[in-house]
Amino acid sequence: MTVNIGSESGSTNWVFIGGGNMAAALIKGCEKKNFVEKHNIAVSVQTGKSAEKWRKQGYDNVFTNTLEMLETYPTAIYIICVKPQVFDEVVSSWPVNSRPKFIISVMAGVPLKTLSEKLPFVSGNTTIVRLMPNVASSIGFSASTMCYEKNDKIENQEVFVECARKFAECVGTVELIPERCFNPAMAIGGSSPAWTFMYIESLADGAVAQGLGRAEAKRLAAQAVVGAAQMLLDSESGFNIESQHFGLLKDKVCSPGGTTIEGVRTLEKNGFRSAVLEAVVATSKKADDMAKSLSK
Ligand SMILES: NC(=O)C1=CN([C@@H]2O[C@H](COP(=O)(O)OP(=O)(O)OC[C@H]3O[C@@H](n4cnc5c(N)ncnc54)[C@H](OP(=O)(O)O)[C@@H]3O)[C@@H](O)[C@H]2O)C=CC1
Ligand SMILES: O=C(O)[C@@H]1CCC=N1
Repeated sequence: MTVNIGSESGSTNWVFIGGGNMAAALIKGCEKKNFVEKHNIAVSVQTGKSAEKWRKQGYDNVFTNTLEMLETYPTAIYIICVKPQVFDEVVSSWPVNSRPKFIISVMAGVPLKTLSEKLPFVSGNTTIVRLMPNVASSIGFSASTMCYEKNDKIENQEVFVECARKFAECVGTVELIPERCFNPAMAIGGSSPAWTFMYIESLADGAVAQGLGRAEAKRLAAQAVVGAAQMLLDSESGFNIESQHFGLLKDKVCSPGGTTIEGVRTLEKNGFRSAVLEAVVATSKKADDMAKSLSK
């Protein structure tokens, strides 16, 4: 069995419930790689204003009524892209006779168990994949994670999981992980871009405080972060991410008695590492709490 994905099929088959930041980033990234075309996509949003925005960008299959969209595309791949707080509303918009084969949820803090329990119309023959992409999906640089519950009783489950993986790879990298690790992975893969933007902004502010022009400071700061991350990922740098410690590269930058080590000293004094580590823990715990309150 094959799943007709994206532009391979002439029909609309990627149905996004929620058309905000994350849906827009995923769709943009997939279109960039010719994985889907506009006519393969349907989107539902809450407000007429958002619907108009999508239509102006050339999407015809735009709905402000999720029930109507799901009834129009009963056999599509559904991607749930609403806020977790809105999930119950989406559940109430699900057609009673719907028997989807494949659902992808990008919602933070909504476990697989809750998804299958809250979607009562979904049959035991539905593959549900949790995917946690990030905003860089729009340019093909997401660091995504995905998980699902293996169930041999579900027909062609491996085909749908492979389809989810291809979708995720289209917008960046993807790690298949057990669900018990999903929330800490979400903190890094999904949330950390926000903190990285803050870090880059702070770098630029520091240089501006010392007299560098804002535009140069912003470009330099962003490029310095890209270069550093690339050195960790690209073994051409001589660094092996599997076996070596990040401190090796840090030490190469810190000349004895030099300038950088003064910055390291200041960061350590101000709790830099601890602040980042605690941000990851707090974010992961927040997702744990959301999962608990949703299951009540
Ligand atoms: N933002 C990010 O970087 C990431 C987000 N996520 C996850 O993605 C999900 C969406 O987040 P994000 O895109 O940022 O949120 P947004 O607020 O940008 O988008 C939410 C969308 O849902 C729509 N909506 C609200 N109610 C309904 C409804 N009943 N039926 C259909 N659509 C509805 C909204 O419509 P309208 O536009 O009309 O208001 C909006 O388009 C969240 O669950 C989040 O955890 C995951 C990874 C990263
Ligand atoms: O802030 C959030 O809840 C979502 C999940 C990951 C990134 N944004």
